Amino acid sequence: MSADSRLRPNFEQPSPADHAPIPPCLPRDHPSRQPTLLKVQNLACGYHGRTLLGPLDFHLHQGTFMLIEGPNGVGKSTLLKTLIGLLPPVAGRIDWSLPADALRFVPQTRTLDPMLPATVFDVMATGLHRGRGLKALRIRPRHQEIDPALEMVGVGHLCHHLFRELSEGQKQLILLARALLGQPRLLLLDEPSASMDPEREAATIELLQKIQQQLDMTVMMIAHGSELARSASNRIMRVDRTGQIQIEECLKDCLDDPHHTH
Ligand SMILES: Nc1ncnc2c1ncn2[C@@H]1O[C@H](COP(=O)(O)OP(=O)(O)OP(=O)(O)O)[C@@H](O)[C@H]1O
Repeated sequence: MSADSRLRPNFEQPSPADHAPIPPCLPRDHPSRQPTLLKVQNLACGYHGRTLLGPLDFHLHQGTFMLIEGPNGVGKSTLLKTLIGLLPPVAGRIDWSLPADALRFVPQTRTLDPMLPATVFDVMATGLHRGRGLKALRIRPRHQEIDPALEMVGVGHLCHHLFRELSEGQKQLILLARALLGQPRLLLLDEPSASMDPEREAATIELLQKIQQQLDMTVMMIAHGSELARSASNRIMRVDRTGQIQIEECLKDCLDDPHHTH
């Protein structure tokens, strides 16, 4: 294996089974008992060969709702982008037991072109036909392919609005709806509720929990100090100002168990 291929995420590579014993205090349906979707070993993330965050070792099991929190600028977005292959890791291994098209990344809206001359329908259409390259531009999706996802997040009425004229919170909801197209198995969300009022944030997190449970989806979500997000999560990854990471199970009885710190 070349050094270069070690530095890219492996998608759908069978990863060795996780033999860590499961503590009896965990419920029968706890995600730790589900298949491992992602195995991260000795991962360091950063730019231009300089480590910003890590080293990090963890397994992500199907059905997990993982919250990632920490101060501004510690590298939370950098970590998500590294996990999905948008950035090369500084060091370490990333092994996914999922095909790349089963993942959806929901970026922060401020990273998008503010003048994007597209309607909500057009933006949604880009979420269909992934992997078809330029051919996708010639496919005009039908409303029945797009409307249910918009309805699911409560923004069906915005379908014909210009995306750039929406509020930041509305844009976040559209990006979430787009991510739900095609029933992905894993959602990675970069501060999905950053611009939402408390009521909309509560509704969105409740929706994510519902979708996650109904579709057996796995969620990794960045959110800043939100109690709501914490209460929805069954694992919390905390990044501190030095880039060190701690992972906590949200089951009080298991917090002292060494097998459940990562
Ligand atoms: N392309 C880049 N090249 C070099 N440094 C970058 C690049 N993109 C981001 N950074 C730097 O990496 C650091 C971490 O950024 P990142 O966006 O990952 O932090 P974050 O924890 O997600 O922050 P926030 O909570 O404010 O969104 C910042 O100091 C940022 O300036």
